[in-house]
Amino acid sequence: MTRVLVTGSAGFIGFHTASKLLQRGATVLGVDNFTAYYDPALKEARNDILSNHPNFKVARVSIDDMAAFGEAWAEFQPDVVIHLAAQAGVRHSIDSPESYVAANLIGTFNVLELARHHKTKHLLAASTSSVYGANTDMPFTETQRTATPLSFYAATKGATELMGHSYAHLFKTPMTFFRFFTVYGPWGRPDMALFKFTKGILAGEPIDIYNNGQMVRDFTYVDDLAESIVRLTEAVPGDTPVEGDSLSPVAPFRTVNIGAGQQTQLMDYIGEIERALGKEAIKNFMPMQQGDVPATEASHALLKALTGYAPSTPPSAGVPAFVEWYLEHYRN
Ligand SMILES: O=C(O)[C@H]1O[C@H](OP(=O)(O)OP(=O)(O)OC[C@H]2O[C@@H](n3ccc(=O)[nH]c3=O)[C@H](O)[C@@H]2O)[C@H](O)[C@@H](O)[C@H]1O
Repeated sequence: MTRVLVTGSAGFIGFHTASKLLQRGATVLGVDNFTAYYDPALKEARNDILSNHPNFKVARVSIDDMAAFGEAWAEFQPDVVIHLAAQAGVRHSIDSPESYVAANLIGTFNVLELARHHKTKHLLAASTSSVYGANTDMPFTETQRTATPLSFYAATKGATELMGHSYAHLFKTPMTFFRFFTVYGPWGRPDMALFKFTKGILAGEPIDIYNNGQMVRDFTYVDDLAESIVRLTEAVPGDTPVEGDSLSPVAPFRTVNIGAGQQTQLMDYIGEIERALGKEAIKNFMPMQQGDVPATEASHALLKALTGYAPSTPPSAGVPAFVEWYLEHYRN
């Protein structure tokens, strides 16, 4: 059975991905440093669930600590590595850029070095829709240029794609970089809109709505995302491109969008939260925030060509699922 190392296993996406891998019979080593960017208790709660599974173990190490990370990797001997540990968040990268250098640049460099030395069969890593930056030609396709990031977060993620390409070329490690589109759902991140809005509405506090609500996102339900990731582990980049492929001509390397391919207006998303909670939000309309992009929309044609699958859960189903989890998890 496949041995999969998942970095960021106590994070939102890492938790869902590791859970699905375990359900499918894989043996999983999670690597996480339980950083306090947001409440570590949420990470511990996710990790407790994973730890109930006999085929899961966690190494509490930081990926920017090469010695400790390298030891955990060497001991586990993974076939496949899914690298999800990162400093996320678009707006936080304006105030704390240095944490993005450590986690995203140095951390990913360590992943690449270890994959090189251990001859990993397939390395998959998280990038973001934010790399499309100032592009306005939607839906975004993987073959578009991504040279105009609008936040330092996006710049570091774009840099990891380039670093990955060079290692895939030099050392022939097959690599897939995912570009995630605003992922949401149960166990979500407290710094993201859905969590912040739900918490604010329940507390009767005003919620900050950026760009006066004139925002559009391709919201991707987390379970659809985890399904896409698990299926992509089998789509090892080789020599033969599929239609519309981003496969590099000189390396076993591709980028793949993971998005629902559906645009939702921010105000409609908020409407779904209000409906699920049965309570109206007090709305504090604000200007556009530095680093934000006004709109995203994924083409998921490549994902579908590679896996036969694409995300399809709409916010009208995904938002109530989050709210149900939130009310249960924080019911005291
Ligand atoms: O796919 C990505 O590239 C990114 O997705 C996510 O970023 P975003 O699309 O900004 O998600 P999210 O916070 O849910 O905000 C949704 C909307 O609500 C607006 N928003 C947000 C917060 C708030 O207080 N008010 C508000 O109006 C906000 O302006 C936006 O219009 C990940 O965090 C990031 O790691 C990255 O991967």
